[in-house]
Formats: sequence, C-alpha cells, structure tokens
Amino acid sequence: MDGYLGIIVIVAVIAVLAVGGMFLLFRPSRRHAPPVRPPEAPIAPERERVVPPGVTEDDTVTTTVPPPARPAEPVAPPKPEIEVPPPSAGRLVRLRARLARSQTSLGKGLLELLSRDRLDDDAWDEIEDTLITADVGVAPTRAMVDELRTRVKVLGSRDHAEVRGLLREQLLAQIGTDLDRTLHTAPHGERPAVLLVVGVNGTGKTTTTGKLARALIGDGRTVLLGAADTFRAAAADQLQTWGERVGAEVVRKDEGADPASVAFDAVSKGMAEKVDTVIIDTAGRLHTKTGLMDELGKVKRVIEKKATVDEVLLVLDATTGQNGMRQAQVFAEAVNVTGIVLTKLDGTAKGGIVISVQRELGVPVKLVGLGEGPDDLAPFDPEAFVDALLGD
Ligand SMILES: Nc1nc2c(ncn2[C@@H]2O[C@H](COP(=O)(O)OP(=O)(O)OP(=O)(O)O)[C@@H](O)[C@H]2O)c(=O)[nH]1
Repeated sequence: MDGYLGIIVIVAVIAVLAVGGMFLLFRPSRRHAPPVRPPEAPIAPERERVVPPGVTEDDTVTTTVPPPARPAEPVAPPKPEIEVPPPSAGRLVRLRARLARSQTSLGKGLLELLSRDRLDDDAWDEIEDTLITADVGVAPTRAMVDELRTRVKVLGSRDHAEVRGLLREQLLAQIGTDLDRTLHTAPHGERPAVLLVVGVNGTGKTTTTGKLARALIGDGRTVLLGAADTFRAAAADQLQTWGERVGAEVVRKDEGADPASVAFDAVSKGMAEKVDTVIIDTAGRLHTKTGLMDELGKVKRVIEKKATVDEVLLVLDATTGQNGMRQAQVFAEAVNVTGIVLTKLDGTAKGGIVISVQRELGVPVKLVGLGEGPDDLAPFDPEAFVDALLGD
C-alpha cells in the first residue's frame, strides 16, 4: 500500500512539473507587442508659458531638456529692411512745389495777364494761347475764355485776390469737383480688391504699381502684386524690388509667360492669403488694337473667374501731350478704364492735361505722379492742385 502511495506522489509531482513547464514554454510572448509610450505631458500653448522674472525663456528650456544638436544651416543673405511709408492723405499739398513748372507758365502766366488794366483782344488771345500751350484742350479753353470775358466785364477793375478767385473758380469748373475719384481698394469681405494697371510702356506703370502698393501699406492695408508684364524680366525684377521694400509679396513667372496666368495666380494667392488688395501690372508693348483687346480682355476674364476687377487704372505720361492721349484712347477702347493716373506732372509745364484727358477719355484723374521717389504719388485733389498752380 505504501509503495502505491509513493508512486502516486511521484506521478503527481511529475504532473505538476510538466504543467508548469508547459506554461513557461507557451505563455504569450511580449516581444512583438507595440511599444507602450509613457503618457506625454501636455504642451502648454506658447502664450501660456510663464517664465519667472530674471530667467530667460532659453534658460527654462535648456535646464529641462537640452536641445538636440542641429545641423549647420546655410546662412541666408540678409533681407532688406521693410520700410514704413507715410500715409497717403494730404500728399498733393506736401508735393505742391513739384508743380512749379506748371505754376510758372499756367498759373502765374494767367494771373499776370488777367490782372492787366486793359484787357483787349490781343490780351484775350494771349490768355487763350497760354491755356492751349498748357494742354488744357481747345474746347475747354474756349469755354474758359468766354466765361472769363463775361465775368471780367461785370467786375470792371480787378485786384489780385479777385483775379485769383475768378481763375480758381474757372479752373475748378473745368477739372470738376464732383467727379468720383475714389480709388476702390477695400476688400469685399474675404475677397481682395483687384486693381489692373494698364498703359503704354514707359509711362510709369511699374513705378506707379510699386508706389501705390507703398501708399496702401502706409494706410494699413495688405497688398500682393502680380507681375503680368511678362515681356521684360526686368519689369518683374523692378516690381519685386518695390515689393521687398514695403513687404508686399510678388507673384511672377518667367519672361514670355501668359500674362493672364500670372494675373490668375496672383488673385488666387491673394484670396488664399486674404490680402486686402491685389495690384496687377500689365505690359504695354502691344502694337495692334486687336492684340491689345485680346490680351487685356483675357487678363480681365481670367481674373473674373475668381474675383471682380475693382479698378482699371490707365497710366498716362503727362509730358507726352496729344500723342500720349491718342495712345491712351486705344487702351480706353480696349478695356473699361475706371481711373487715370497722370505721371510725370513734375516734369512738365502742361498741367492743363488734367482737364483735357478727363474730357477726352471721360474718366476722372484719380492719382498723379510727381517724381521718381517712392512716395511721389498722390491722390488727385482738384482744389489742392489748382491752389498749387495759382500759388498763394
Ligand atoms: N519724374 C517722374 N518720373 C516718373 C514718374 N513716374 C515714373 N517715372 C519714371 O518713368 C520711367 C518709366 O517708368 P516705368 O515704371 O518703368 O514705366 P512702365 O510703364 O512700367 O514701362 P515698361 O516697364 O517699359 O512698360 C522710370 O524712370 C520712372 O522712374 C513721375 O511721376 N515723375
């Protein structure tokens, strides 16, 4: 019996050992289980980090986790410093001295003639010539001379202040004080305003685009520029320099690229980045009216797939007189011009072109260029302009 019991005990011990061995052999392996990360501490948002006084932010970082060694980065060339331009309000008053040439021939010339004691026919002819020479245009000159003759007769003897008042009134009547000269640059909700700058080459389109971007940025707007003058790589370079100086992004493509595609990309980017105003500089080297219409029409149509064109600004060089006017007319027929930018008024005695260009194109002068400097573009203000011509 004892022998039996011993055998049972031995068998039981062997059975326990075998089960234990099997368990050890076939227990679930942990080797392939996904690594379990320790819970990460939440990252405090940048603004909520509190740095004790006297301790720099760097100190707090390096004392806890040393920053990993970074590979040496190539040193980028220093970016040009972004300039902060002055606001555009009151610029024409500040730049009035730039109209000195027109002031001498048109303003002072007329004041002297009209102050003569006796105004005979010769004197009136001289007055007419002065107005024509200053590019006022034939019809507005006739209208002014007729009105002045009547008023002078009524006045009889005249002092300087009366003559000045009379001339001021007549010039303002011809320029028009009630034309809408608002430059539509404000965004439409999330959509930027789009301005198209057109005109014959060399009139100052690129310079005007750059100056306008500066003025808008000075007034607190965000601006993106489109270099759709793809005829000349230098034009895009020129625009890029303007953009870099004031912090306006420039969309450009290679020389010869489709101007409409540049305009489209510029507007798309302006919308994505929610800028306030997109200004597109176009090329002026178009020899036929059909070519011009096709190209500018395409640029406009393509933009209008995404946004509206708020302004088409026609840039006209004030020194080119009637010749420039004829070329400008071709542009006005090709696109629906909403405003004129009269450049280089500082370089001419023919300030009267303001009157004739508005009359011939039926569009108000909205901006005037009074020099090559970055802030020499001013909103056109008829009263400030006439006061500058007539002096004090
Ligand atoms: N004095 C003066 N010069 C100006 C004015 N506006 C532009 N200019 C100059 O006119 C020249 C031509 O200007 P751009 O802006 O290159 O003319 P553009 O119409 O873009 O010419 P393209 O690029 O050839 O089509 C430059 O030397 C400008 O500095 C102005 O109001 N007064």
